[in-house]
Amino acid sequence: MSVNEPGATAPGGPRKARIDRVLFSQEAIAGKVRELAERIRQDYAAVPGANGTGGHGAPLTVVGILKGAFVFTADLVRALGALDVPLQVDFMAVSSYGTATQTSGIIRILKDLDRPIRGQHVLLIEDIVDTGLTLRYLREHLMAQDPASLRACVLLDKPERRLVDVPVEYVGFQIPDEFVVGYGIDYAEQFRYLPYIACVRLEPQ
Ligand SMILES: O=P(O)(O)OC[C@H]1O[C@H](OP(=O)(O)OP(=O)(O)O)[C@H](O)[C@@H]1O
Ligand code: HPA
Repeated sequence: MSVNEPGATAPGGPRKARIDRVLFSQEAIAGKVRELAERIRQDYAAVPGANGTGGHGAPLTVVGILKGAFVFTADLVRALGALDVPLQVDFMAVSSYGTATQTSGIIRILKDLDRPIRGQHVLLIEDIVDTGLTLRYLREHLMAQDPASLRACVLLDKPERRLVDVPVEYVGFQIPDEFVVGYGIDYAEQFRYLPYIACVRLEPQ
């Protein structure tokens, strides 16, 4: 697969799509979010200042990546809060897929961070790592701002499609090479509102 192969967008607009099958139910996602939050709590408990015990180090800053990770970020920060992990939240918005199912390979920053992250422990929250191009770009962009540490937490990992090697410290689920939607994730801006994660089937053009 190349990044520039034709996407699924017809000249007249995106193809019609319908839900094919549910991959992860609302309950399965909620369980995974709690599991990830517990792992993150344990790991950051060892990090001075990021553990809420009055250490003198830097606080934890969660950076949610819009739009796809808006639901996951909202759920994960509340799960961390329930475990008494103090944190701040910021967002970036980036886009590379447009209305296609293949990445354009060009990552555009639509919104950057509101506050500097220099010296902070940063946890980047993404919905999905597919080719890895977006996450690699984001890691480089954030590391250039000199945080105390940077880790990534990604709900879905599609390893078969990876084009670049990029570290992901926390992965929710590994998924097969299928286009997925729901729980914040879209196809051509549709289906973000679904409480579950599903595969879509595109109608023939
Ligand atoms: O690993 P990659 O192949 O780079 O794909 C992953 C990226 O693709 C999606 O973003 P998209 O460009 O669709 O924007 P969105 O989050 O606003 O839906 C998703 O939210 C990730 O950011
Ligand atoms: O499977 C996907 N669904 C929606 N957006 C995506 N961006 C990369 N992979 C996907």
